[in-house]
Amino acid sequence: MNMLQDPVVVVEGADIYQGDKPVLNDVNFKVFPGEWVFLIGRTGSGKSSLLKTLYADLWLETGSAVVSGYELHKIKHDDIPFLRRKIGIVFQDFQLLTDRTVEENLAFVLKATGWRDPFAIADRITEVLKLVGLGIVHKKMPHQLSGGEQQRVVIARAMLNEPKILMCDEPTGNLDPAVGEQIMHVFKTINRSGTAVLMATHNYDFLKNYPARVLRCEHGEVKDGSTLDII
Ligand SMILES: Nc1ncnc2c1ncn2[C@@H]1O[C@H](COP(=O)(O)OP(=O)(O)OP(=O)(O)O)[C@@H](O)[C@H]1O
Repeated sequence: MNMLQDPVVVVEGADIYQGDKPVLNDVNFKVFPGEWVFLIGRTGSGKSSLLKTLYADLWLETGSAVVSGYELHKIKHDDIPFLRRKIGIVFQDFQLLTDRTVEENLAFVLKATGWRDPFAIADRITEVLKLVGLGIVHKKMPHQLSGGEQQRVVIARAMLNEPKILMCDEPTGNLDPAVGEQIMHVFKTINRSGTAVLMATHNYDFLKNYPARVLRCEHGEVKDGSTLDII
């Protein structure tokens, strides 16, 4: 973590809503470059709603939040794709385009974010697949890959544009524990190279095995602490 650099996320006095329903009140926290932060709390406590607000899938109407330099309380609809290029998002369900190869899935994102040179596109795809520990899977269709391999492709996709932060919502929720552990190692490698990680999880083994800062959603509030307070 580098606290000398500007934070990647700053949330101040934010109220998080789902429609008219208040979910979290007066949320305040920062995430610094290279930091690892778990987001925990019971089902329905607001973890996904908070993450959705941070990647501008839910509007922020009260308070302020700045993510990768974008002011979410003021963001214009047209700027949302640019914000999303600066953050990598990984969900529980793999969300690959099922009718396209791995390579096409990744090239789709690069082309949509302004990459034109086919050689640069091919090189970047090989680089991110290597980063997540996958070899030559370029021509495979998602259904030809295991769940763990598909999630690695999703992480590779999230890393294509070198985001400063990965936001992950239960990224191992659909995987068996051993595979989930391998995926956790992929995130750890990425984190060690300087990308911040904000990960919502129910997995107490991760909290036990990977001591870190913890944001806990509880009773409509977000409390800042550490895994040591919990286990
Ligand atoms: N699309 C939606 N429309 C209306 N209310 C919603 C919507 N999604 C979630 N909620 C409500 O918002 C509250 C917070 O839900 P949220 O999904 O953020 O919790 P969570 O902590 O991520 O839960 P889980 O661990 O089950 O994923 C809950 O009361 C939920 O019912």
